[in-house]
Formats: sequence, structure tokens, C-alpha cells
Amino acid sequence: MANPASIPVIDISESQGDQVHTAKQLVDAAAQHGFVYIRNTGQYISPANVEQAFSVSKVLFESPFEDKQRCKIEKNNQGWVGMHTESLDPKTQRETLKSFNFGAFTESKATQPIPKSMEPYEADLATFRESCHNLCRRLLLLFGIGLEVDPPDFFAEAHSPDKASGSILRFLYYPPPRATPTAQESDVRAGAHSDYGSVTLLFRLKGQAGLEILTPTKDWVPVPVCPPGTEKDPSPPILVNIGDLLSYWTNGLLRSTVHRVTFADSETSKNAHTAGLTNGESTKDPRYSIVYFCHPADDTRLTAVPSERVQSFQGGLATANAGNPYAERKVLTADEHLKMRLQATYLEMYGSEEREQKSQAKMKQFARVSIFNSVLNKAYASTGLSRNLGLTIIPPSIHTMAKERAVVKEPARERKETSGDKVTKKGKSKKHTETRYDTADDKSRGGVSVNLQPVEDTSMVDSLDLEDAKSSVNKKSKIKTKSKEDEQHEVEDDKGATQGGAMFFSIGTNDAKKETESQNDEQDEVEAEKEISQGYVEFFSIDTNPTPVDLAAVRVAGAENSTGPKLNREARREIRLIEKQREIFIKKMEKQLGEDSVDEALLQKQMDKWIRKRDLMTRDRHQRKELRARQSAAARRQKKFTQKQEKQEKIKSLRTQLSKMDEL
Ligand SMILES: O=C(O)CCC(=O)C(=O)O
Ligand SMILES: [Fe+2]
Repeated sequence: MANPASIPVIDISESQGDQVHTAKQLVDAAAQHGFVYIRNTGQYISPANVEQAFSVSKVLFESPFEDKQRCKIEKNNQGWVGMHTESLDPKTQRETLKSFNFGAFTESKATQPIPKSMEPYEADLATFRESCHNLCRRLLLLFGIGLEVDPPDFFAEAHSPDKASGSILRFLYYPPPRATPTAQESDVRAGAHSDYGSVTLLFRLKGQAGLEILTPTKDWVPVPVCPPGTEKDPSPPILVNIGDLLSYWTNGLLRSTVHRVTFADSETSKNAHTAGLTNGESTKDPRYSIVYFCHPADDTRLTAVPSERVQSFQGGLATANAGNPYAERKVLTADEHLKMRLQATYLEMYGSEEREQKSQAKMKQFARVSIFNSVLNKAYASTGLSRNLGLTIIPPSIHTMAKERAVVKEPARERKETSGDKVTKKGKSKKHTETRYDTADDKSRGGVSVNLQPVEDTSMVDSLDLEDAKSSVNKKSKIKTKSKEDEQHEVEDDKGATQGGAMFFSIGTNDAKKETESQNDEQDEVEAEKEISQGYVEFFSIDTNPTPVDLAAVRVAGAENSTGPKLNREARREIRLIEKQREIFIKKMEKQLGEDSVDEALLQKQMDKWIRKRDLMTRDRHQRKELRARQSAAARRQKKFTQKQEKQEKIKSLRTQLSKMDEL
């Protein structure tokens, strides 16, 4: 068993004597280990506040999945990260963590969507984040003093809280090993990585093992929560580690050290002997941790700081970061660095180059399908939007179907009206007219209707077959139907999760038309599923920020008399609303800045923001609708079940009576 790391514990409270001495101690620890414990005396963050932050974190992770999913992580690195979404170390197969990243707060209000369950704690979160930042700035000042940077507050100033930065307060949750039954030996809780910012604060709970650091001799050693001498402190020390930026800034004098979180537990890992457990700590329970990643202002340049000690440092970045593949200097500013690291972490969200190429190929394929092109062209043309719209992927079977349909020139859909009497639930007769747009004859392969709706999951668009895609939708709906949301379901759902905020089209086929309520049990099931999935199979999306398309060409194509299917009412309404909103923004801009002063880029930004917000609202509405459908389906099922039981009871009692009569 590897010995725990001998990271020093330092008391930085101002009352603790010589500031220069403390600063030198800090620099030495950061240069040797890249990690240092700060005794928590409560001067910067009280143990009570840390405890409260952990309680809030538990509330967050226990809140409904939909509530968190609504706030999925975006490219600004803020939001909810579901299971297997993140990949800190692309070499590791899977990481079993969930987390929530809080960005900036203004006047105690979050500047990002947060789960409803967090609303009562917004001010507490803002205060906690602020105290973390203050502690980091104190540490940065001490690093400046210890390194004799001129001026000593060089680092602290670069982290002014008034400027936009990538700083993040992050709550982490690692499910217990028993909740990840499909875990493989190679799985880790968090993959090997160094942190992206300047300094990181890490809060952990007593008894929760797992964190390990990679030493210069390439050994993984555990970092206990309570190192010797701190066991009786009111709160475990705060673990501070040096991030890549401080390493760049100091030419590698301060080390950004690679670390990870493992299942290093004798019960769960065959590698227990290499992992090494520290006394009294284990990984068998769920693990919670809180991290504060402190970043400088976005535009901060990452050149070596004005310090003789740094400039004359012989080791240099390469030597100091031997074993840290992440610390290669490739960038000039803090936000460029962060973007580069986030791209590698959230492959799914940013899309790898390979996926980009594939989607390009699919786009070309898509372009050949005139029937769908005409739908899009019309949509683009009628919105008159200057935002760049683009598309992603259609399953080949739909592609084939569309091609066929284009070739046979299926007859246009006809408006059909049927009227008659309908018996209401109360047994009264009522006049009823139903309008349908239907194909005129039975040559139809199922009419196509296009429907605009935001969806939260596009995983099925990769499906190779329409039927597959359909059953995948239904399967997912079924998963969601289960009332008890357990870990495994979250894992399933997370797998397909992609970034929100995009607007998607979906396609419905004739067989998905609303059916009249049936008395038949099975039919009821089918109906419920249809209601839930709304009978639609997502097939392509309009991304709000994708590959640009030539809008001029789109307008020309849109103006032609296309023979493709018409946009349905919801789609047309959506487009009208977008147009209207755009006009409102233009008018506002003109009012403020005078006529012909429309700033296209700004307008674009406003539109994107508005659309994102609207998409979220629409998604909420759909979720509510889905919930209602689920509830009524469950009620129907329950009713059927009770009726069946009553019937059986009756038969049973009749049989008993009969046999009694027989006996007589
Ligand atoms: O949970 C932990 O102990 C460490 C997490 C971590 O290293 C990170 O989020 O960067
Ligand atoms: Fe980390």
C-alpha cells in the first residue's frame, strides 16, 4: 500500500506571525507537491458554512432529474454534468461522477439557469462562492510575496472579482460503487487530470477516501482528508492545488499536479494494493466534494511573471510538469486556455473533429434530399433570420423514404373534415368536427408532417433505422414513465444527453395520428406511449450555433414554388413568433441608437438568448404535458387493473357459491 502524500498543513491566518515566512512555506509546498493543506481556522470560510454548502449540495443532487437536466452544462462551463458526460482523462473508459458548476452571481442571483431546488439557497451559494474567491486571492497574494513578484499583488489583481472569468464553484457527487453495477475495473470516479485554473480549493468530507496524486516518481498516492495533526480540528483542512495557469505564469516553478479520484477500496478494486487506503477512510459510500476553481480575468495573458526567482528558475515548465501531459503551453490568454481544456473534457458537447467530418458528410447527403431541403428552405426564407442555421443528421431510412417520396411525387395532402356526434364523458351527445390533413389515396407511405418542437435528447438521430429510432423513443419514454427515478435510469438518460438550447424539427408519420380513446387494455398502453413520445421521431435539428449556411442561397430556394410538404401550424407559428421578436429587438435598438443603427452581431446575440430561453420554456411545457400524459396513463392502467380485480373477485365468489350449491 502506497504511503499517503506528505503534503504540509499550513496556517495562513493573519494572526499567525510572519507573513513572509508563511508565503515561503506555501511556495515551497506548491513547488514540491503542487498541493498544500490550509488549516481551516474559520477566518476565511467558517466550518459551519462548509457544512451548510455540503447540505445544499445534497439537496441539489437529490432534486428531480428533469430539474437538473434543464440546466445542462453549456460551453460556458456552467450547469449540470450528468453521469458519463465528462471525461477529465480521455484515456480512462468512464468516469462516474455528476456535478453542478456555478458560474458568477450578481447581487446574490445566479447568472445561469439553476435547478428550482437551489432557488432558496441562491444567496448562500453566492456568499460561499465569494468567500472561496477571497481565500484564493489571499493565497495568490501570498504566492506573489513568496515568489517576490513585483508588485506582490500581481496574481491577486489578475483575479479581480469584478471581471469576467472562468471561475467555477462546483458541487460533485460520486455514486456508491453499488449504484454502478456495470462498473468496469478500469472505471474511476474522476479521471487523471490537472486543474485548468490558477488555484483550486477542495472541500471533502471526513472518512471519504479516493483522491490520489501522481508523484514525480509516477506513483499514485492517496491524499487523506484529515492528515495527521488535524483530526481534532472543527473541519478538515482545505486542500489547495496549483492549476495549470499558475504553472504557466511561474515557468513551472509552481507545479500543477495530476490527480484523480478512484474507487480504491479493498471491496471494489483489485488494485487496492496499489491504490492505498488511508486510515479510517473508505470509498464504499456515496462521495460528495466541493471544488472552487479560481481563474483570472478572461483576457489575462499567461506569460512568465515579473519575478527574478521565476525568471531564473532552472527547471522550466517541461521538467516541473514531467508526467503532466495537460500542462503543455499552447495558449496566450486565460480564456483561450480554458476553452482548449474544456473541449477535451466535454467531447460530446464540443464534438470531436471526426464527428464534425461525419456530420459534414451527412449534411451533403441531406442536401440531396429535395423534399426536406424544401422544408428547410421555406423555414429559413420565411423567418428572414440572419442567425446561422444549420442541420445535423437524419437516419438513413428516413433519407431513403424521403428520396422515394420525392421520386414518386406523392399526391399533396388533402384537408379532410369529418363531423358527427360525439358522446361526452357525461353521456351527452355533442356536435364534433375533426380536421385532418391526409394523403388522398392508399399509395401513401404514411404522410409526412413537420413539427417544430424542442427536444432534450437527439441520441436517436444516430439510429440506422426508423423503427429503431421509434422504439428508442418509446423505450426512453418508458424509462421516464417509471415513477421511481433511480441511479441507473439517470445513467441511461445521461448517455444520450446533449447540449440544450437548440431547436429541433421532428417528423411524425400518419400512424402517429391521435387515436380516439379505446377501451382495450393494450390499445391504452400503446396510446399512452404515443402520447408520451408524441408519436414523433426526431430526425434533424436546427442548431442555434452550427455550421453556417449560405442564407442568400436559402432565400432564393425558398422563394421558388417548392413541392415539398408544408410546414404545419405549430412550425409556422413558431417562425412568426421569432420574426416578431426580431422586429421588437430591431425597434428597440433603433429607438436607442437611431435609425439604420442595427448592430447585427448584437441582434444575433439577443435573438439567440431569447430563443434559448424560449426553448427552455417550451421544453418545460412539453415536460409538464408528458407528466400529465404519464399520470393519466397510470390512472387508466390502475382503473383497468381494479376493474379486472373486481371481476376476478366476483368470478371467484360465484365459483364458491356454485361449488357450495354443488355440495348441497
Ligand atoms: O472530488 C475530488 O476530490 C476532486 C475533484 C477534482 O479534482 C476536480 O473536480 O477537478
Ligand atoms: Fe481536479
